[in-house]
Amino acid sequence: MIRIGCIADDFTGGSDVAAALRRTGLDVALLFDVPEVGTELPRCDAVVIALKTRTVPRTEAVRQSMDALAWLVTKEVEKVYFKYCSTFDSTDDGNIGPVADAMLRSLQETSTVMCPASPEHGRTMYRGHLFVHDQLLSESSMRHHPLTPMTDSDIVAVLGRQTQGAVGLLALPAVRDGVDATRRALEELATVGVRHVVTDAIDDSDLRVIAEATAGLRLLTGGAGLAGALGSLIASEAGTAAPGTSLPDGAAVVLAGSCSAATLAQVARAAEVMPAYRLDPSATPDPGQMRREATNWLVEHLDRGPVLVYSSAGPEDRERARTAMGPDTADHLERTLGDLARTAVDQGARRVVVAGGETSGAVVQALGVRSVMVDREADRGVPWCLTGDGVALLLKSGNFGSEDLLVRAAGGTA
Ligand SMILES: Nc1ncnc2c1ncn2[C@@H]1O[C@H](COP(=O)(O)OP(=O)(O)O)[C@@H](O)[C@H]1O
Ligand SMILES: O=C(O)[C@@H](O)C(=O)COP(=O)(O)O
Repeated sequence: MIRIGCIADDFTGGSDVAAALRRTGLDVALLFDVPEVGTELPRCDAVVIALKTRTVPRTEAVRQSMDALAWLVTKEVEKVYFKYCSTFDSTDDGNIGPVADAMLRSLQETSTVMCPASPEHGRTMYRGHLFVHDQLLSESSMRHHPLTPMTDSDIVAVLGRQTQGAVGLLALPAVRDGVDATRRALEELATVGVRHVVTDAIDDSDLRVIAEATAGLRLLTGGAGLAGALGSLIASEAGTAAPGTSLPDGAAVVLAGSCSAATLAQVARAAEVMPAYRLDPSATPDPGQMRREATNWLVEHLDRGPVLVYSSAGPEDRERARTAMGPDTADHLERTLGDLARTAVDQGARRVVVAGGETSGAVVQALGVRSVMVDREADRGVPWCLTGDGVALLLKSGNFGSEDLLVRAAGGTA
């Protein structure tokens, strides 16, 4: 029986929550898109359906999430978990509030918790305010995010602008008083009609308390942190074994499209030790030519050890790229990296390491991968994923991972 069914609002977020569940010893299947009715899954304790709904229009996000939920309900999952970003990436229009509302209605539940805190990634909540390491969310780099700038750290207020439902706060003192006190506080909030309970949590023990106290709720929502705490409770009942399969042999390719600070440092490190090719739209503005030249390079170098192809660049280079290649530059780069993944696998690559959420989406699509089993983590929140065709995929969120992650992963030592 599937104990937890997660719906994640993007691909790397999906792999993050899948890693948190797998870490507890549960068997986890990660699905890209909603499977057709009747699709059989490998035996697993948890399923994560990764969607790309974080920044699509609200009605579309709700529609896709409802499709995913309907599928999970056919599988009779015990708990439903809506995974969004630990930095609560959203706008006043949604999509976190509207999707959570639709899920509550569909499951005929009256309330849920909203718990972005993921201490393992430095995201904590205190008095309803979200912190990214030492900074309030609104003072972190997330305030400049191109699609979902987060300029308000008060999650009760942020969520209040996205939903008609009443939003309340479960503050840290109740959580620190333990499971019974937390349960009582949740009951009191339910009595006054609160639908969305934003929860404080500073460390993993707070998340464990919240997971235990919400045993009666069918729907929970949050980052990977609370999902991991929930997974631990279930794994301790089920007594499942710890993860760890060996990675397939074969060539390795690293494809980086993320331009986040963490990825730029990881790419720079990888370029020092492996053959590297930069996709540079300002030097090759014709997308077809860019793709052909990169493919030729890849085919020539693939059997000489791990190789890196990247478009990752700082803001000035990105601006130059857009001036040269036009408004669809990002799409062309994503599609090129997807095509290169396909070529690499056709040529025998068995480890494909991808940096960036959108880029991961393009690669997964180009490879035609619909589902993977989740294996051990190369770094926190970055698990190896095994396809049915013997390929190991690593989908890395732009912000995650240590500086040597790409080097370790490409070498198969991560
Ligand atoms: N040199 C570049 N110029 C312009 N856009 C780029 C460049 N390199 C990558 N991009 C685009 O930037 C976006 C990075 O997003 P993504 O892959 O989701 O990474 P992250 O997870 O760090 O946000 C992609 O759409 C990618 O195609
Ligand atoms: O919760 C998180 O921080 C991550 O799982 C996540 O969602 C990352 O999103 P991207 O940075 O867009 O990859």
